[in-house]
Amino acid sequence: EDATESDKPVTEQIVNTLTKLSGGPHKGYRANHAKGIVAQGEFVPAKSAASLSSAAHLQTKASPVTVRFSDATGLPTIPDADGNSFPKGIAIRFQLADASYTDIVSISTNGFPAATPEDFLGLLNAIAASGAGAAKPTPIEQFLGSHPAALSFVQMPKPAPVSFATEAYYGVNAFAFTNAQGETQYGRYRITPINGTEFLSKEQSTNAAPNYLVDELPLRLSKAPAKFKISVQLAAKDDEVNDPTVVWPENRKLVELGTLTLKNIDANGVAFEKATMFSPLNLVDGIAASDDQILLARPGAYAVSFGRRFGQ
Ligand code: HEM
Repeated sequence: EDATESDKPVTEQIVNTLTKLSGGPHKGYRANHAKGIVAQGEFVPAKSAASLSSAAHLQTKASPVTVRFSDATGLPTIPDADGNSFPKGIAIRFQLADASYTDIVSISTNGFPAATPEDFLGLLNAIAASGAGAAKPTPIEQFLGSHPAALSFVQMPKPAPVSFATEAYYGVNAFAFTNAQGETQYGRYRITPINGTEFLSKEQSTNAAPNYLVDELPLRLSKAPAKFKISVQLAAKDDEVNDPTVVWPENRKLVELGTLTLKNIDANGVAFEKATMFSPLNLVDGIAASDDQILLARPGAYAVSFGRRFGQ
């Protein structure tokens, strides 16, 4: 690490620490969520969707979708049941009629460990400084002791799903949804399997094969489509919309946006995922970013990772 590391943009420092934590660089792979699998299908909007947003894919027509499921960390060979492979990720790209697209990029935890990119970097650097031989209390013990949101994220149960298709995913960052009448409401995405979530027992996850999730999805889709409901959890009047560490109460209203149906694995998925940068800020009219600093920092970090994987 050179002396000027701390002068670099915080997003680039995060990518560098993610790379270091995964023993990288792993050429051609993402700096985070490196291991993944790509499927294809369609999204059919629900009647209730247009009441929330005028976005093109939320009106009446179905949209083709490409979905990438992933394990956390920059390690492309991480075992699918490894504790560090959580949260799982889902990145959804909706193809729109005018050849443009919009993305949803979500994780399997309802909440994030940091409210700012600086705090997220602090967490990652504390982990990196807490390897074997670190003096007690270690930097990560100290960080968690002074950052309750990071501690509760670390302590959140993260059971191993039976399938990427039996996991529930959360948008975590809020967006502003505006309908045709010009009414705006803040909300957070939820992507939930229509047949319910399903997790391995502790014993099953201990014995799970390293690639059990990426091996399971093709088998599952060869038998039947996998369906998810996409909805938005609406913020109540005083809910914090710009802080992804603040989980909203479960009694908040959910608006159903529609049904995501995955039909097959993308035969060109390996080339596609390398050449594609999903971004939570690939938006369309009717959906806008909140002022959440984590949300606003994400595309910058993703672009650094994408540039190293593909462009350079
Ligand atoms: C400041 C906060 C964050 C940073 C710096 C960050 C960093 C990264 C980076 C560098 C990548 C690789 C992107 C690429 O190479 O294409 C990535 C991927 C990803 N991130 Fe984040 N992330 C952050 C927050 C989040 C949050 C809040 C979520 C979900 C709510 C999330 C979900 C994902 C997912 C699902 C992927 C994989 C996307 C794909 O399949 O292409 N990240 N992240």
